[in-house]
Formats: sequence, structure tokens, C-alpha cells
Amino acid sequence: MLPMTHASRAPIPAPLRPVISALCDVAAGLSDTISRGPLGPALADSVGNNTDGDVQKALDVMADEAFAGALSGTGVRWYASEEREEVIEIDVNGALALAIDPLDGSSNIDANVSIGTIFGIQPATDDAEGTFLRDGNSLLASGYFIYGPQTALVVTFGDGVRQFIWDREARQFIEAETAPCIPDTSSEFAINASNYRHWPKPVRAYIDDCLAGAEGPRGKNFNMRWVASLVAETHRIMCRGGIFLYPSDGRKGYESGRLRLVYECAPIAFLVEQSGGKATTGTARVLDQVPAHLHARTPLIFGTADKVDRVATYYDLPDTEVSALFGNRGLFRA
Ligand SMILES: O=P(O)(O)OC[C@H]1O[C@](O)(COP(=O)(O)O)[C@@H](O)[C@@H]1O
Ligand SMILES: [Mg+2]
Ligand SMILES: [Mg+2]
Repeated sequence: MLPMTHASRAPIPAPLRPVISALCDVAAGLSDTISRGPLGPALADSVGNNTDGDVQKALDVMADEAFAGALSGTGVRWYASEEREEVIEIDVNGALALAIDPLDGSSNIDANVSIGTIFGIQPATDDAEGTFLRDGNSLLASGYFIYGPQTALVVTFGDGVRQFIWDREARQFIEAETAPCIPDTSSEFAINASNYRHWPKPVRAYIDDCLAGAEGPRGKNFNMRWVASLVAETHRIMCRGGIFLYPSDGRKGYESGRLRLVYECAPIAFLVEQSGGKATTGTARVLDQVPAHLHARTPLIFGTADKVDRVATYYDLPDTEVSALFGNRGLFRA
């Protein structure tokens, strides 16, 4: 089903309509299944491990198979999924490549907390894997479905961000007149604080300064959120600003953070930039990163532009300054 665009907005670019339509069909079905919770099939059961060693839940596999199975005839040649070791070919004549995190936030399936699907679409080359091992500047579109109190599609085609809400009665995604636009100011940060001891010093110093609130170098109070669903954190930040951090850390396997560049970070970075925000690794723009391999991870810091810029300044500070509790950091108050 093609989502219904708002009268005041441009049509969806013609070459992308079949694939967006297929993604919407699958997402609508997933939304129904997810919303039935314990009345439906067991979605949160562990069914194995993916190539990265992540535990796969039944819904991870169900979503991956549903998306892969819906793409014939949509112009998609290559399908790369977080849940599959290798790229698969859908249609030899297709001109598009789809990277997807079929089910994001799978630790929240059993808890009735918002989860989602993240995707990025780029032109296909003849090289299956090589198509995806390019920087994010080649993205034609990216977006996410959020399965929450509302099921919604938030998407960019490179010309701003658009939002389509799933109308359960009309059984149609209908475009809202307004799309989320990251505000310039916010006092919220999102990070999994249980990893504090593993973080790099600049991140620790940044969070120390937020936690110190009005009595610290920033001279103002902050609030913290952590949903553990990247789509839910992104949606909140798109709607009301703030910053999200999943840095690299000292744990084995987290040297480049947790989140995957191809399936999660680049698509989210494209949306965030199109919404007026910024997305970096802490020191470099996410969309300029070239994945070393299909499942490569990268640190991800995104949100309100000046907050993301501020984190970068902590990476530039001399070691003595980031190590000291507050040091002279009061010199750059909020
Ligand atoms: O459990 P942690 O380490 O806080 O990680 C939470 C992060 O992991 C993720 O769940 C990873 O995505 P998947 O659920 O697709 O593996 C993100 O949605 C979330 O931001
Ligand atoms: Mg994910
Ligand atoms: Mg996933």
C-alpha cells in the first residue's frame, strides 16, 4: 500500500514508490501482530544467534523474513539485513539496495515498549556487498517505522523529513501535516549509564558535567532518558530535541560501540541531518563513514546540533582537563 501523502506535500519519488509501498505493507502486518502481544504468537522467545552473536528473538526472524519476502518487483536488487550474514539478491534488474534492521529494540518485545524497523535505500551497483560498503552520502532515502502507541513511518527522501501515521480504521498510512523537526534547545540526554565505567574519558566528562546540573560547570539541570530502543530514542529526539550517545567502550566487542553503521547509524544520521540535527561518532560525521564490513559498528552520538557539537569539544580537550572532575570546563557553560 502506498502511503497517502498530504495535499501540501510533494509526491513520494516515483522510483521509490514500490519499495516504500512494500515496506508499509509489512510494517502494517507487524504492527497488528505486535499489538496483539500475548494473544498472538510468542514473539520474544530466543530462537538462536545472528552472525554478530546477538540473540535473535522470534520477532527478529519473522520481521526479516517478511521484509525479504515482500520485495520482489519493487526495484530492489540487493537486500542486506542485520539478521543475515550475507547480502541476498532479490531482482537482478533492480536498481536499488535496501539495508534494514528488521526489528530494532528487540530486548523490549516482551515489555510492551516501543520497538521499530530502520531502513536505508541507496542505488545498487553490480557488487552485492560493495554496494553497502560506501559512505552514507549515497543514501536516497532512509527512515524508521515505530511500533508504539502510534505506528508511524518517519522518512526522508533527501528533502526534509515526513511522517505517516498508521490509521488502523482506514488501514492506511496517512501523512501528518507536520513532521518532527529537532528543536534547537533541550535539556535531555540519553545514554546507558550502567556502562559509565567503560566509556572513553570525553564521554564521561560530558555526562559528569550534565549530572552536576546547576551546581556544575554547565550551570543548568538536565534530565535523562534510556528506552533501549534506538527508534524510540530517535523519535523522542526528533520531536523534542536532546542528545543520544552510544559511544565506544572498554568492553570486549564494544570497541566501536554497539550499533551497526549500515543498518542503524547511517539511516538514522540521514534522518537527523534532514531534521536539522547532527550525527557523529564523537569526532567525525556518521554519513562520511565507510563501513569496513557489512556488520561494522560505530559509535553514535546524535541529536540537537549544538549538543552534538559540544560533545566534540570534549574530545578536543587536553587529557588533564577531561580527567579532572570539572577542571576548567565551567568556562564553556551551557
Ligand atoms: O541494551 P543496550 O546496551 O542499552 O543497547 C540498547 C541498544 O541496542 C539496540 O536494541 C540494538 O538494536 P537491536 O535490537 O536491533 O539489536 C538499540 O535499539 C538500542 O539503542
Ligand atoms: Mg537495532
Ligand atoms: Mg534488530
